[in-house]
Amino acid sequence: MANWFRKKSTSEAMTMEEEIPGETHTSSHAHLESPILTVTGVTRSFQVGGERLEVLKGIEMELRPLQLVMLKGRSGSGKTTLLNLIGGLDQPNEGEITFLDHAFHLGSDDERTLVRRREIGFIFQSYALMPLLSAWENVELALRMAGVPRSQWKERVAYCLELVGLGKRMHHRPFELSGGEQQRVAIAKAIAHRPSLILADEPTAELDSQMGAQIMSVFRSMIATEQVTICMTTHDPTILEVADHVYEMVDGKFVS
Ligand SMILES: Nc1ncnc2c1ncn2[C@@H]1O[C@H](COP(=O)(O)OP(=O)(O)OP(=O)(O)O)[C@@H](O)[C@H]1O
Repeated sequence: MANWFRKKSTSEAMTMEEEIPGETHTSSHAHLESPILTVTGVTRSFQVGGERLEVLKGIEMELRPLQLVMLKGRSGSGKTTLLNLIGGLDQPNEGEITFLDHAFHLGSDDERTLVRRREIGFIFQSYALMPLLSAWENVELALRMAGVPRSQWKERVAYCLELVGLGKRMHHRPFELSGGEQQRVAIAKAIAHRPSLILADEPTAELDSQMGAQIMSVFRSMIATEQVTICMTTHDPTILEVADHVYEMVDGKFVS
């Protein structure tokens, strides 16, 4: 995408936000839009010692615009492996992964890295913040890494930190923030360069249930105002309740 800071046109945004009468689905009629990501027949195995460990055994999934999609499954079932493939950090042994118009199963590492930098934001369980930088500087760093012009940093950093409810904590460093606040800085970092897709691996695992619920409410407002799609993993049944769609992984496959 040539313009990383593109804004969806007003007409596009209005279409996405229109309500279907009688439809109670939280993401309006996002299910009518074509997917931003499709995964078809994906397998992934690893050579461990002399053995081949088959982790993903034929995954079919899709992510549609403005959805909050969750992956659940036992520890070791392959959720992180799948997130890595969706995010272009790894490639499948078989099958196809198409993100926007990019064939992630075919592209080189460099091509996937370029797409990832522009279009995907990552959030991890452990926040992954730079400990000596303030909340402001952490978000600014994300913009610098994404190649966003310096002239746009100030406004965008302030906007993102306000969006996650940290307007009054902008100059705190991570150790001066609670776990929930640190995760909100990480979310501000992930969204700052205006990605289309946010991938989050157990983003609420380190948080108590109240902070976890706050993070989910930040995710909901991000979907509405930033027009992103979010795919996350979780074990938490109360968090799963707010998903638009849940994929359950058992033994390397989804069960419905
Ligand atoms: N690079 C690798 N080399 C060898 N084995 C791997 C590799 N990556 C993942 N695995 C194995 O694949 C399986 C699935 O791991 P994965 O991290 O995807 O599970 P998960 O569902 O995310 O688990 P958790 O909920 O504990 O994070 C595990 O048995 C893991 O050891």
